Amino acid sequence: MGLLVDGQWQDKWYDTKASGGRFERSVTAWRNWVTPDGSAGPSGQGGFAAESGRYHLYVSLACPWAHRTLIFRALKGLAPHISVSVVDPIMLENGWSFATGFPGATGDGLYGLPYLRDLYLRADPRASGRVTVPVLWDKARETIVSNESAEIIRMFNSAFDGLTGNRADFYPRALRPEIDALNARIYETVNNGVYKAGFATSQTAYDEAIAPLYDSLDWIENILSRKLYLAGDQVSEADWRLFTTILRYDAVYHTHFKCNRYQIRDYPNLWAWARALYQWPGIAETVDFGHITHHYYRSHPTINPSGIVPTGPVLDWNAAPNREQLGKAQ
Ligand SMILES: N[C@@H](CCC(=O)N[C@@H](CS)C(=O)NCC(=O)O)C(=O)O
Repeated sequence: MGLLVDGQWQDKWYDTKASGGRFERSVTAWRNWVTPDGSAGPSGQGGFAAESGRYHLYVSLACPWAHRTLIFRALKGLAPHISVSVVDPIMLENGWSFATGFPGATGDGLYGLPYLRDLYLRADPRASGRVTVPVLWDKARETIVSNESAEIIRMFNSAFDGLTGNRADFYPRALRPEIDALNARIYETVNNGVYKAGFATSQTAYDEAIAPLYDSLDWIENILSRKLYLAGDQVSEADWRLFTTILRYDAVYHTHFKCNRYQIRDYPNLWAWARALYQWPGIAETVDFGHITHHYYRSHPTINPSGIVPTGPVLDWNAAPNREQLGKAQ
């Protein structure tokens, strides 16, 4: 685990001393947008037009943020247009690596680089900041378009529609205020909440993260006891953003990040909703529990010094969600 400072790699764990033991996520650095015609998006520079074969996605199959982008690539039929490289799940003193020993780790499909930081340095030899996945890479300009998953999935949702003819819309105009409000609470208390609990180095910081996390899980369980999906009556970005955290919850966050008041299977509606999304066409293929468990349990020696990967729990993700009655009752 480390970061780049003016082009130099420094092996440093998150510094929680200055913040009373609280984990504070860094602001994402690369914020350009792919648009249908290459005009500038909401942030960054223009010049990134949606073209088949031009962009490459660097992901970890362990990472919930990267997983969102793989899900949108699948949902939007982008696999023939956007290629993918998968990093090794173990992230230690050199950060993410392109080692290929672990099943499913592909190496760097473009340049054969040893580490993900080398890709950041290819984009900017004096880059500073954390070296994170996902990365959306432009093969034409040899630079990073974006390393912000929330924005990459927005691009995937619509920018390539002219190429693919896939008009499925997971951020429809009429639902945007509702989706934005759901995302804001879920990001703060659940997606990032589990990290705040897991990386806390003081009891206060841990307690501050756990209470809102479980309040939000109760709130979500209540929503899903009345309707099939979080926003409106269709599956939306809000569902997929929550899904990648819920998928990992019982396998890693419950034990490794000490989010152990309840497991997801203790919430019948949330657990059934999660299985329904897992069973959505194309989604199970984006899930790799080997990468997920080995990454977390073996990459954070301050939390799990032995690096032992526990085997449980046994969960049947293919069990029928049985949510049809709920849909009809609306
Ligand atoms: N804001 C980023 C966060 C991505 C992120 O934190 N990824 C983690 C993996 S789950 C990472 O690469 N961490 C490496 C580090 O912090 O040094 C996004 O959502 O795209």
